[in-house]
Amino acid sequence: MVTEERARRGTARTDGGAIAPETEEKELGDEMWRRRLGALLLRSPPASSSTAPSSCQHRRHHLLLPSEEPLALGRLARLFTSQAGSDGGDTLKPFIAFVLGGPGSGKGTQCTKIASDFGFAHLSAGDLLRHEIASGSEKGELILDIIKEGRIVPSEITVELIRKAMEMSNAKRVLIDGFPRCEENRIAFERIVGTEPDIVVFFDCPEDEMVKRLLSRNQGRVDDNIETIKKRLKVFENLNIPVVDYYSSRGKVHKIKATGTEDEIFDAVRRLFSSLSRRAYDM
Ligand SMILES: Nc1ncnc2c1ncn2[C@@H]1O[C@H](COP(=O)(O)OP(=O)(O)OP(=O)(O)O)[C@@H](O)[C@H]1O
Ligand SMILES: Nc1ccn([C@@H]2O[C@H](COP(=O)(O)O)[C@@H](O)[C@H]2O)c(=O)n1
Ligand SMILES: [Mg+2]
Repeated sequence: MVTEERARRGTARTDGGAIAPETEEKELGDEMWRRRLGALLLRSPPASSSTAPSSCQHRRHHLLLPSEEPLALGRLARLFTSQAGSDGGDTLKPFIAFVLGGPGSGKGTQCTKIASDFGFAHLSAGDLLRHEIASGSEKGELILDIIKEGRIVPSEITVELIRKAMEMSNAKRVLIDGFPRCEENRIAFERIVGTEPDIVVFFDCPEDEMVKRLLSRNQGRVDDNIETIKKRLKVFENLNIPVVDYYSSRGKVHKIKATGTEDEIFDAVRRLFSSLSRRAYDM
């Protein structure tokens, strides 16, 4: 998949191929988004991912797209403007889990397993940004420059990509991987999407382990080099940890020790997702 490969590498598309320029995309609207996201993210989960060895090279992003029918506009509007109470009064709001952790802590690896075993859509903010780069849009050029520097993309851009992906997935349970990265991200999500996460999963991993993993990830990402990694770690400490603290103070954070094998970590993840309230699974 040429587009997927470019998205992973964070390189801009130059061949004017299957993905239309941004202006045309706007005209094509929701249907184009459904197809773009489907191509990028819709993958069948592996038959038994909890035991299969997990490799980033073969990671599959599992986005639940239940039908090819265009979504009714009224339903979309209600889905993202209504707040569900803890009594589950509004069954339309998806159950949202933000998945946080430092660079290389294993967010993507574990999200793939959760998506497969617990029926969550997996939306990775980083992957959505890399896909925008691969589309060749003007916005993509800006995003590429920022990612190379390990800085944070303006929240309006990222939240809009996430909002559209959520709409198109129409999923009842959503993992939002690598978001929010800073307070501005968090506030923009609440304002634009109009809701808060139900839970926040935080993968706690020592820096030296994260650096080791990133330097051997070998996916050709433009930010997997020691200079950018150092910057990303600083951004994580200075901007992302305050978001974790904010959600901790609201009792939403579930901290998971992110050392050990992928399967050992997933044992703890599995316990958490098995214990979620019925609201997560009854929708
Ligand atoms: N428990 C683990 N032990 C060793 N390597 C791991 C473990 N979990 C994941 N990895 C590997 O570490 C690398 C980083 O993992 P992953 O991409 O899931 O992290 P991430 O948190 O999504 O990183 P980023 O924020 O950069 O996207 C990958 O190559 C992955 O295969
Ligand atoms: N909310 C976000 C998420 C990501 N970015 C940028 O993308 C880079 C890669 O993200 P990963 O989650 O795939 O590691 C990250 O370093 C940021 O530059 C962002 O700006 N905002
Ligand atoms: Mg990741």
